[in-house]
Amino acid sequence: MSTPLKVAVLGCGSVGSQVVRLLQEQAGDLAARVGAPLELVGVAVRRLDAAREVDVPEGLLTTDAQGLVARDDVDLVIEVIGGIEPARSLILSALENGASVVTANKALLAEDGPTLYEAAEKAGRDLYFEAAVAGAIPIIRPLRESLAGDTVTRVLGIVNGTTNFILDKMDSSGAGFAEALEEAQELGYAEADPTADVEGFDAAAKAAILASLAFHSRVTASDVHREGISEVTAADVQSARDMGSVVKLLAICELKDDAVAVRVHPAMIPRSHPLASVREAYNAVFVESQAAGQLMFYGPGAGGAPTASAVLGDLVTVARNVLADKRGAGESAYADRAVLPMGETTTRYHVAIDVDDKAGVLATVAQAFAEHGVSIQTVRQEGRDDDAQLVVVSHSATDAALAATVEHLRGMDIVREVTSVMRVEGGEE
Ligand SMILES: NC(=O)C1=CN([C@@H]2O[C@H](COP(=O)(O)OP(=O)(O)OC[C@H]3O[C@@H](n4cnc5c(N)ncnc54)[C@H](O)[C@@H]3O)[C@@H](O)[C@H]2O)C=CC1
Ligand SMILES: N[C@@H](CC=O)C(=O)O
Ligand code: NA
Repeated sequence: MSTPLKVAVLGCGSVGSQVVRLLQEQAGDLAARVGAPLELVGVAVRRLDAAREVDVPEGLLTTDAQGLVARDDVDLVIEVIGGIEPARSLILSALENGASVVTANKALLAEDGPTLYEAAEKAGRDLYFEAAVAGAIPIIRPLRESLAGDTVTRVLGIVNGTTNFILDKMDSSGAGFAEALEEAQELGYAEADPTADVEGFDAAAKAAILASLAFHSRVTASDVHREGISEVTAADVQSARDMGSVVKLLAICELKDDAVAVRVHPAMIPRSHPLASVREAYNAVFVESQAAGQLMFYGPGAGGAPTASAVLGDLVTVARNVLADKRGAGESAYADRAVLPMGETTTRYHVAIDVDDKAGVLATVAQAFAEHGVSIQTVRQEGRDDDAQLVVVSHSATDAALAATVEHLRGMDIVREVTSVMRVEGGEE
């Protein structure tokens, strides 16, 4: 067996503590799988005296993360601090100093992935990040390696566990958003400040990473159209139920006429769709490619130990590469595809409208859709005293045409209120 490879861990929170625990508990197996022992030589933390979920061996804790990555004997660096800085500078220093890097940092990869890839390329080292999207679920490696010979056309994912838990609760119990969020916080799924999850920032970062890999182009978080779930009402969820559908926060990456369309928003999907059965805080990613057809990846997308599993999987791979003096896959952005503006993206809409219940209303509403070139797939009407509710589901049209139709409806005298507007995915176009 070779001499030990030296490992530094940056951050010892939910994920970092589980990485350190698994490195210690599985040291023998990891050594056998890599072909050399993995020796933990330092764990960078913000405070030495903080309570931790793992016992870190005496002398390994340090508050000097920069000093740790600058050591010239460190072969492998695991970054699980999160956020943009100091994570970016630490990763760049690690690569410059000749270490390969494993990170779970989707926010940084989505904001500035190319800078990291270029630094890895220049240093001749690896940059691996399986944990950054959908936690333990293998999805980065399938896109980067297993499907590298195919043409991926669509990636549809539930990539945020917190929002899936909230929407699932709203669906199963009829709870409103605020009540379901409170339960998610009590159970420890949602953080005290749940903005990144509920407003879709976390899912948008993951969508940018998925789109970059799937379509061999650079896609950043700012390219992703993003809508969260805080506006989803119990009435929207009930309306979905009435149609045999369920509301999910979806990350959607599509190849459209050689451009990339990438977006995150709540959408109604039929209960028969494979993603509809993804419950609680689980994640799933549905991939369509030309030769392979449809593939589904499912499992825990968050949590310290599941995420640490993905980190250690990467660590074994990059450690083997160090021993073999080779590199794994680097950035693949040769296709250099444009990103389609959201208005040009095609989707379907579900629109629930309270209208006056009188002759000609249905025809007038249908006319508004027709004026914007939006074809109606189904209309359902429910009468109530002197008003009625129309539930219209459109065929596929540009998002701009659908948004203009809704604006038009809101300005019509016969329309009392547009009570629900939501995109529809995963059914017949
Ligand atoms: N928790 C999860 O379920 C998942 C997390 N991730 C990603 O993993 C990374 C880590 O996430 P968590 O462990 O959940 O976060 P966390 O907040 O529990 O842990 C981060 C740790 O880094 C420490 N830290 C902050 N600045 C530091 C510095 N300058 N030097 C040393 N330590 C510093 C903090 O004190 C904290 O203990 C993030 O990029 C996150 O997006 C990815 C997938 C799932
Ligand atoms: N906050 C995320 C966890 C990590 O990616 C989630 O809820 O899915
Ligand atoms: Na993953």
